Amino acid sequence: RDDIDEVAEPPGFPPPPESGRETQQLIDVNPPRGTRDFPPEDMRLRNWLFQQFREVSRILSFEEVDFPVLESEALFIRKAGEEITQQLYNFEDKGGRRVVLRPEITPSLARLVIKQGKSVSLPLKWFTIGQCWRYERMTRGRRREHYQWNMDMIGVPRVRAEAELVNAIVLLFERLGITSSDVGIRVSSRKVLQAVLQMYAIPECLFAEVCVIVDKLGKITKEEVEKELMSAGVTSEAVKGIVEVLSLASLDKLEAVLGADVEAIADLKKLFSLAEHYGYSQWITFDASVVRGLAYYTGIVFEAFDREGKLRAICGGGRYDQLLSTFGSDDIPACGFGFGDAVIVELLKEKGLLPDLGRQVDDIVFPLDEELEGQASMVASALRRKGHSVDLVEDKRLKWVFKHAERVNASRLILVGNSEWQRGMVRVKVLSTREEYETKIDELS
Ligand SMILES: OCc1cccc(Br)n1
Repeated sequence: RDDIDEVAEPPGFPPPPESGRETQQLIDVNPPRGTRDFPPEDMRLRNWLFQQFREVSRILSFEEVDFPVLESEALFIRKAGEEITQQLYNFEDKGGRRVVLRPEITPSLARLVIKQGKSVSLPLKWFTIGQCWRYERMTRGRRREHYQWNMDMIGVPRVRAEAELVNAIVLLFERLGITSSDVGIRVSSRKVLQAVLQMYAIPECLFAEVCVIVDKLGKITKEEVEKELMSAGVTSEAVKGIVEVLSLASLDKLEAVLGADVEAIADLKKLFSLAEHYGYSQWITFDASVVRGLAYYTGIVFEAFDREGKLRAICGGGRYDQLLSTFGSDDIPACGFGFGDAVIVELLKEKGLLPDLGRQVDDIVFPLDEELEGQASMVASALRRKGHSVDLVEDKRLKWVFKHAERVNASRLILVGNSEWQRGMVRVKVLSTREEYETKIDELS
């Protein structure tokens, strides 16, 4: 109704009790469960880490891409019982569409490759850093979101692609000061498991589900894994064969069991040979038990682990040659990895490798008298046009300004005072050398 004057909202929040309005319950200042805020100090660390991701991607000559965090649920409906698809952050939007907050990046990347179709020439080397979500029952108190650096090579059928991706991971660790004594990269191939299933005539259609179950080794007991394999339709003798092969400690022993003509052996030997040429052999180790938990891997798989065994996998990836064809595209070979932003920070803390990332400001500009705030703004604006980061400070005592300059690691303190201004000057204090001088305002650089 427009005949009633709106009572002007009293300023401020929550309204003071005397306003006669009920005191509003303070909102919950925490972010949603399982999610994180990034206040400045945490954001500096995150930006530093992402900068390392970007730098390694540049060095490997990968191109950056990006996708919506919101995706069609259809992209992630898979029947292999993966944890990631059982924890979808999924819902129906106001248009009745089934959508998800993406739990991983690879399916989006595959979708874009198909969408780009003939307009892109293979191979593609794409990377992105994006937030991923899962709706984890908070019983385990784990996060529901993390940021993942993904690097993917599309259209490279040979093991060179895996060797390039491992090169990126090793370069990243080296940039962070992590050595091969701190971290190793376990490598195997799902073609090992495929060969074992064929030996026992286990139907190919069970392959993805078997891999997902076998990936639980080390997380649940061996007996539980065997039980899940049996209920998935794997015969008890095949289960024994799987457990035996996965415990083999060397490629030679694997070759003795599977025979030299198995593709897995040739692929892995090629990767270890390339590793010698890249100079990162000391980082990688064959481990037949590595299968990774995503249904769509088809070949070599790898994961980085801390040798003290205190943390979960730091990153992981592998070859997924069938994923694009499951989306209706031609067969396009692909491989990639995901590298989360959380475990790596835990590792850096463990190793005392967190960088000291304090704030940094070039100039603090401070008017010594209140009526000089306009002049101080002129000085700040001129310096900012030159690209200086300037903190314009007012209504403070000079003692506070000096302490503040130290806190923000300012390079210079520019004091705007009456007597200097009358002479067209300002006073400059160089905080590192304590040098102090006057300079013409228009010569300030
Ligand atoms: O690595 C699995 C995963 C996926 C989405 C969110 C989080 Br936290 N973790």
